Amino acid sequence: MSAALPDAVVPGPVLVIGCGLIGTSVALALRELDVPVHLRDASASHVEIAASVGAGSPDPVDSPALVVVAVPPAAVVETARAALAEFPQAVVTDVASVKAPICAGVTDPRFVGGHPMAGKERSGPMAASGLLFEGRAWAIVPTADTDPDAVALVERVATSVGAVVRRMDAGSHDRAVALVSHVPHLVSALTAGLLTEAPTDDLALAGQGLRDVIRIAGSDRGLWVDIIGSNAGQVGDILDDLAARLDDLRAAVRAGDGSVAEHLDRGRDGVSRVPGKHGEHPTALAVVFVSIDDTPGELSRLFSDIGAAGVNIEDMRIDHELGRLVGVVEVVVRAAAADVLHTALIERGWAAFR
Ligand SMILES: NC(=O)c1ccc[n+]([C@@H]2O[C@H](COP(=O)([O-])OP(=O)(O)OC[C@H]3O[C@@H](n4cnc5c(N)ncnc54)[C@H](O)[C@@H]3O)[C@@H](O)[C@H]2O)c1
Ligand SMILES: O=C(O)C(=O)C[C@]1(C(=O)O)C=C[C@@H](O)C=C1
Repeated sequence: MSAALPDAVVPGPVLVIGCGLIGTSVALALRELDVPVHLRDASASHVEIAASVGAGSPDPVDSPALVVVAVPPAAVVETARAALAEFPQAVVTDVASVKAPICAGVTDPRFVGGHPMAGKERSGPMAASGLLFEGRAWAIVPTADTDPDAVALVERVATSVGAVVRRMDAGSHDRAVALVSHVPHLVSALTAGLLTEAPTDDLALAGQGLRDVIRIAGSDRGLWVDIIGSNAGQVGDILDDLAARLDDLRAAVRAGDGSVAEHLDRGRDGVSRVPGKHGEHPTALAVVFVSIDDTPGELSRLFSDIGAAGVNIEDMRIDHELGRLVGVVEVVVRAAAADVLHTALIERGWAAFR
């Protein structure tokens, strides 16, 4: 075991069990902080890939200070209990998307339930990024019996990898994620499901609006069956509410009455209530679109020109135009900076538009 530095994030090595998207992302973020990380997974190839991208060592570890259990929700209780027994000195945490069944199933004071609110529609170690948690909420879900030092350690790890800690109880967590994650996922899947029988010519008209709604529907089926099944009560309650609103909307659309506008207004109000990055107040954002050649080096040239214009990128997306060797980069910036950026990019020769 490496010597513990007084100001180290973790006072010893970390073992990540489950080297998929989230486990490998945690490992990469910790490696950036020089924390020694060891990797374990039911799949030898996932360990091998995670190690090859610099997420840590595939070698066993004798006495980790922290074990991060990043396996699918249904496997967390058994894996966390086994880790607590195997490493009697270690704090054990998990990252699963549901908390009530896990916190009820693992009652050891050294276990701290956790859930980073960051992810992707892709699974596995190849999709991982050490920057995944930057500015994202990370729910920490202690129980009355959890050791406060264990909670402090897990919160320090979450904060050190860039996340914003939100301490809450398991029931409140599961109710909240049913609303902000699980039901939106199902709505995305239902919308995408409508496309399976659509004529190909109709799909050729798909723009960014559709892609925004269906991106998460491309996620791993097994993981989401597990997540929804583990939070069925809370998800079911919100689906009941949604079904009533859908009935109302359907009737309003057919009748052509004013309540369609009410549903749209309500939607706009909901959008404005979602906090921006770092959990701060919603910020007015705007998009500057930039057309770029699909050739090596173009993106880095664009980023450097955006940096030279003194504008911070809040978010970005790349969309490839059908049948053309160009991409459209959507650069999301603070609304107040959008005109400045637009002008600066045009001056530097970019095909930028708003
Ligand atoms: N995907 C997301 O967006 C997201 C976001 C936040 C949290 N989570 C949670 O993170 C956890 C992992 O999800 P992911 O997206 O990284 O999935 P993933 O499929 O990318 O990774 C899961 C990994 O766990 C391994 N595994 C499965 N069972 C195991 C076992 N019993 N022992 C050891 N390894 C085992 C798999 O081989 C795989 O490498 C889940 O609990 C999920 O709810 C996911
Ligand atoms: O961004 C995505 O792709 C996600 O699905 C991430 C997301 C979410 O709903 O926000 C999905 C499930 C996790 O438990 C946490 C994060």
